[in-house]
Amino acid sequence: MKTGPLSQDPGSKRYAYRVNKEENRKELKHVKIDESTVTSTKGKKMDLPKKKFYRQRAHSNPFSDHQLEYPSCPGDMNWGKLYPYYYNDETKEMTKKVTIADIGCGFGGLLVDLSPEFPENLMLGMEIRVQVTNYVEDRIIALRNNHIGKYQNVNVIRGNAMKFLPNFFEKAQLEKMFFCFPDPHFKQRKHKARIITDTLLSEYAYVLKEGGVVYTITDVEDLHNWMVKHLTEHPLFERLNEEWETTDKCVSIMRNATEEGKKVARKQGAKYVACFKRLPDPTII
Ligand SMILES: C[S@@+](CC[C@H](N)C(=O)[O-])C[C@H]1O[C@@H](n2cnc3c(N)ncnc32)[C@H](O)[C@@H]1O
Repeated sequence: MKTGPLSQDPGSKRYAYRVNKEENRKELKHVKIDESTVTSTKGKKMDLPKKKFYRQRAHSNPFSDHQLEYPSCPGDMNWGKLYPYYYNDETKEMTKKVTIADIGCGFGGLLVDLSPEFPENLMLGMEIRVQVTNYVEDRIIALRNNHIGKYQNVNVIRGNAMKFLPNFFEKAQLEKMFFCFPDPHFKQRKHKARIITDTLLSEYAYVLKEGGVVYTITDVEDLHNWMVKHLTEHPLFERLNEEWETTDKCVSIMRNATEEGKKVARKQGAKYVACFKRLPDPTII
C-alpha cells in the first residue's frame, strides 16, 4: 500500500501539505529545539498539524511485513535522536530511559496530556500507521517549538508492538503501558490479531517492572471482557480494584485525553477500564 505523499495527486492540497510537512519534519525531527532553533524560524509559532491531511485506512494488518525499522536490541537504539534534551554530549549517554509506553498511540492525545504530568519520565508512543505516526511527529515538533523546554519527554516511533517490543525495551524497563481503545477485531477468526493475547502478555510482562501497571480502556464490552480474561488468567498480572482506579491520575487522563476517547464521549458511549499490576516473578525451585 502506498502511503507517502507521492501516492497522492501532485496537484492536490493534501499533496502540497504533506510535502511541506515532510521537509519540515526532516529538518526538525531530531533537532534539539531551543531558543536558537526558534530564532532560526524567526520566533514564529508553528501551526499544529491538521488531522485531515494525514488520513489513512483505519486498520493496518499487524501480521504483514511493513518494512519497519527496529534495533537488534535496546542498546542499539539511538534514543538521543528522539529525546535530545536527555542526551549528554560529553558522556554520549542518555540521562534517562523510556519508562512509559503508549501502545497504538494513534494521534498522540494521551502522550501530550501525560507529558506535563510526568516531567521526570520519558514516554514513547508506538504506532503502526505511517501517516498517523507522521502526524504525531509533526505535533510534537510544533509543541516543542511553541513551548520551549516542554514536551521534550515525549516522542513516537512507527512500529509494530506485536512484533518488536523487546527490541526497544529491556527487561523490567517500563513502569506503565497503555492500551487505549485498541482495534477490536470483532470477528472470531480475527481475534488472534488483538493486541492482548497470552503470548503477547508474556512479552509485556518481560518489559514491565515489578509493580508496573498495564492500563486498558475500550468502548467495546466484548473486547474489555477479553482483555480482563487474558490478563486475569496470566500468572504475572493482578487486577487493581476500582478504588485504586479512582485515585490514579493516569486513569482519569486516559479516560479523556485520547482521540478515540473523545469520540466515544461525543457519542455518549460507555468506556470500560481495567488496570493490572505486574506481579513479581515466581521463584523457580
Ligand atoms: C482505535 S486506534 C486508538 C488510538 C489511540 N490509542 C486512541 O485512543 O485514540 C488503535 C491504534 O492502534 C494502532 N495499532 C494497531 N495495531 C498496532 C500494532 N501492532 N503496533 C502499533 N500500533 C498498532 C492503529 O494503527 C491505531 O492507530
